[in-house]
Amino acid sequence: MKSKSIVVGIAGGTGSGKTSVAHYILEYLKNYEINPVLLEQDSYYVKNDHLSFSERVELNYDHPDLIDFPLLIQHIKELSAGNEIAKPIYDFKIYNRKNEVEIVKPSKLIMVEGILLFTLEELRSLFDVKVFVDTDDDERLLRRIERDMKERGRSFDSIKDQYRKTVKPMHLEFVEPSKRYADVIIPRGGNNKIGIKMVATRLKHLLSSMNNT
Ligand SMILES: Nc1ncnc2c1ncn2[C@@H]1O[C@H](COP(=O)(O)OP(=O)(O)O)[C@@H](O)[C@H]1O
Ligand SMILES: Nc1ccn([C@@H]2O[C@H](COP(=O)(O)O)[C@@H](O)[C@H]2O)c(=O)n1
Repeated sequence: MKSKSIVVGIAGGTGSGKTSVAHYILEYLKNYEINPVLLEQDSYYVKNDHLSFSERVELNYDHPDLIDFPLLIQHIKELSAGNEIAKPIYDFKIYNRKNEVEIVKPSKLIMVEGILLFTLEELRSLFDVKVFVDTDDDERLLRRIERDMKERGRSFDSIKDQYRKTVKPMHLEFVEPSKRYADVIIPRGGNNKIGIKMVATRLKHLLSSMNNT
């Protein structure tokens, strides 16, 4: 299957600024009229209809086993080959995938963001550029508390318990060691405008080379 797209992987800890960095990069590329695709690893949490709400709350959402990586890999390959996909939609408030899907059209630029993207060789091999967003742990935790209370329907106590029980240990076991596979590490996330611009410039170059072939 010949690739028609540039695929960028953006990994980093929870709250590091992966989504923000992806949007800032796209802002630099807005004149390119490429209708870029942004896939979130979070959309690919496995469907857990067979479990009750309280059973779903107890799962370890920072372990690779909970991500449907085969589907994510298949979707990246489909988009790269010029085919549309039916992207799952995840609902953090019910801790489950919704029944609806979002139809996503192929694009010359596919960006994928998620905490565990660089832990799997098969997935890493699909990325033309691998970026790791590196932000201090205390800052990430503060951002997560604020975001999860405002946007994901969580209480302070639940965020605190989850962080101690699974988020921090899995970060140390899986996310942090996967940094070694990155091509570029962006410290301070969205605050690092120079790092973001350097990645965007590289992507402009890759997109121009594609147009000339
Ligand atoms: N540089 C920053 N300064 C302050 N808050 C930020 C910054 N970057 C991101 N945030 C906030 O932190 C939260 C997580 O950021 P996000 O980009 O979604 O990170 P990630 O995708 O790595 O979880 C969001 O609520 C976002 O608005
Ligand atoms: N039901 C869920 C599913 C995931 N999480 C947490 O999301 C984090 C990853 O998302 P980021 O946007 O922060 O990268 C991950 O650390 C999971 O713990 C959750 O809390 N509940």
